Amino acid sequence: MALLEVSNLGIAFGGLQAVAQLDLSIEKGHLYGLIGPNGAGKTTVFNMLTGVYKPTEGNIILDGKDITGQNPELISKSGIARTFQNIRLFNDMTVLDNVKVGLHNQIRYNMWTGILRLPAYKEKEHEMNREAMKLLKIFDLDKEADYKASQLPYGKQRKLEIARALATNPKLLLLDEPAAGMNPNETEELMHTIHSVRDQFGVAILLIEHDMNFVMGICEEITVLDYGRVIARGDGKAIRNNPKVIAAYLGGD
Ligand SMILES: Nc1ncnc2c1ncn2[C@@H]1O[C@H](COP(=O)(O)OP(=O)(O)OP(=O)(O)O)[C@@H](O)[C@H]1O
Repeated sequence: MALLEVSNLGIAFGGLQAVAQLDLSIEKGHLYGLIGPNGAGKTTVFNMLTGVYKPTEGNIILDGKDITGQNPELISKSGIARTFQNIRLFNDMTVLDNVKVGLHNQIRYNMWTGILRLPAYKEKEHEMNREAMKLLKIFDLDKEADYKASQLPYGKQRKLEIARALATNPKLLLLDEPAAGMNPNETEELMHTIHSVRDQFGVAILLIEHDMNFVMGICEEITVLDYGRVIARGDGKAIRNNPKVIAAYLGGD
């Protein structure tokens, strides 16, 4: 069985069927793209996978467990993490602390250990600092660990968001337009980073992206949505030449 099995997933907002009959199968450690014209339903799919929206039909099975309609906290604990179209960092916190927020979901200690600052608490803090620094190094953010998140340039803020999502140790990472607003150098670098994240962590990645070179260059399988329905699926080459996809983009933009 695949890591994520989505079947017949759909949601309606009043009279608008935003997503319908979506099937999606995601294997461990693979890289997938979800594309489509504006308003096709891509972010709505992410919102259903992460529990922000409750689907009105269909099922989401993660690692053999039915997580359909569960709340975002439970789904995060089950192993799905995400980043957002508009960066959502704790701007006044340091780069290091932003990543530690993700790790806190992982590492637990008894309340009294924390209040009394017992040795076990200090040891956990050290462990978290080490783990967070390891993650920051992968994203080449270790030198900025003490900066406030808001002091980072845009491209680095995007990378920090990915680092924080990874800190929750997900099985599946959802990236909503990771290359948005990046210059070509930053985009190129991000492609390498995403590849190495997949290789080092063995995490499956599903990303939404409007930059076609990025999607075609990085994703092993791409699903194309239009008006909430799948109109094509395949590798970059098949998608690029698919007449339905070309028509959807020409009609939509
Ligand atoms: N909470 C909501 N209430 C009502 N309609 C919604 C809601 N969320 C999304 N929609 C509608 O669902 C459709 C799909 O929106 P969605 O944001 O998922 O598209 P998208 O493919 O991510 O678009 P974009 O590329 O512009 O981000 C749109 O028509 C949108 O207006």
